[in-house]
Amino acid sequence: MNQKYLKNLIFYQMTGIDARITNPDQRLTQDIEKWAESLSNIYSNLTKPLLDIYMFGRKLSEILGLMGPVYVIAWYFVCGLIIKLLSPSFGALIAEQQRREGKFRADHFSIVNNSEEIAFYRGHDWENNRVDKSLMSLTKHISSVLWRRLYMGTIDNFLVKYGATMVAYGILALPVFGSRSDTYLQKIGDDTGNITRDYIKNSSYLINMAKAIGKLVVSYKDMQSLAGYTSLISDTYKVLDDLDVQKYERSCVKPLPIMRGVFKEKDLIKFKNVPIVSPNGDVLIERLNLKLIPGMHTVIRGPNGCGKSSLFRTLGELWPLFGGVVTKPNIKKMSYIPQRPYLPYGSFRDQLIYPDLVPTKTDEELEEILKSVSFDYFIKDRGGFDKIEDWNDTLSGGQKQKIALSRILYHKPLFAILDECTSNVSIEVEKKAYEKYIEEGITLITVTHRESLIKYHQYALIMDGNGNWEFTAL
Ligand SMILES: Nc1ncnc2c1ncn2[C@@H]1O[C@H](COP(=O)(O)OP(=O)(O)OP(=O)(O)O)[C@@H](O)[C@H]1O
Repeated sequence: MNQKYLKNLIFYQMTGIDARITNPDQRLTQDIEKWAESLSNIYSNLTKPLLDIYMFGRKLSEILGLMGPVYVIAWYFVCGLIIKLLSPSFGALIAEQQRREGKFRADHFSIVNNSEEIAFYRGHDWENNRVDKSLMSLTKHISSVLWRRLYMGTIDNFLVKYGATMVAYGILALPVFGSRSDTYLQKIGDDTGNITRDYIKNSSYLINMAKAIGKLVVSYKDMQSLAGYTSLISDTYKVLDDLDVQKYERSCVKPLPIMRGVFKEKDLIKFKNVPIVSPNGDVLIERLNLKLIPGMHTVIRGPNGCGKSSLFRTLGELWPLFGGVVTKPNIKKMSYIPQRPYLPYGSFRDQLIYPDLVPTKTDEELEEILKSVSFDYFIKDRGGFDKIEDWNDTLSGGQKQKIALSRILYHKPLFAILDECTSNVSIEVEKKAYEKYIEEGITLITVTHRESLIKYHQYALIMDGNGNWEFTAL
């Protein structure tokens, strides 16, 4: 399942485009663990009782005839039917419990992720209220499940223990009072000692067999738990398979158009009659026509929400392509730097070479790269390239952006898409980085509101926020 989730862009599309699963982390960790635990419980709760039923049933039938074990099994069959009729659907209840646990966990996860912002806003009361609501909803559900388990437990015990005892006494009396009593009494010679010995033997077999059948009957709870976890896992599998063939589900105001777009590979970027459509079905641009060959440094401008980043989401195949033809270089020849760069847990070197696993440049070369964004001093200050830290938590916004700017010089792509990624660095650093990019032959596509960046570009794509766009030379 991990492999399916991390295949291509499915991990992004699962929450970014599709809306069926909101907590994939819980589905891929806790739910699978519980499913496996539940499955192993079923195995141990089924195999031993089945063996016991067979063994003790055989022994019992030697003295009581076949009808002895058949009566016991028939009684438990009736019990099973009654329990099935009365029992609530524990499978669905378990699945719902998992969903609520996922929501509770996600709320805590969001506090960990945004603790600094929440602390500055003094948002603890608000967060407390939100977490409390999820906790209340979870505990309410769990207590209702426990109540149902309690009353079902009482019914189970009544039927499986007391009812079974009464049936058992009837069965134990069969040799002496049953239809074949004459044959039995003749065989053992009417000796009360023998009758008592058989009675004790039979009651011991019967108790063991009854226990085994009882365990089997009440294991319906385990079955239902397993069914609940299985339904969660199979839902997740279905969504993963759908996403793999680009089948998305989301409640949209307007129906999504059919995906008819085509991607082609070439060392340029070209949009031919391409609509830019959000996953909600909002058409941000009806038809975009644009051709950028290497060397055409282009700035993209427009009001907030006009679709600047969405253009790159479509170009990067994160969002579905609903029409037209997009021509672009191989993904390895393109780099995208967002406003808030991603810094994975790892060494300082890992931050610079991400997503490469092994560096293709020496530490000296990496230091040279850092010089281009005035960040080389940092390596000595913070313990060298091998220092492992949670850089996301310990670096300032500007320092994170300097790492992202350095990454471009490490990867040296044909096209670099810079999405407001210099907003926290000084104009001097921005100048050094941009001049170096141009010197290295990297074609820049920049989204910015900063006037200071315009001079590095020769073309502009301007969007007005109403679906209109214009591509001009500067
Ligand atoms: N995952 C998403 N699902 C649905 N709609 C989205 C999603 N992401 C963005 N949008 C919508 O698409 C529109 C364009 O968003 P986009 O991020 O491209 O704006 P932008 O031009 O980059 O804005 P800004 O300058 O503020 O960064 C917005 O109306 C936004 O609400």
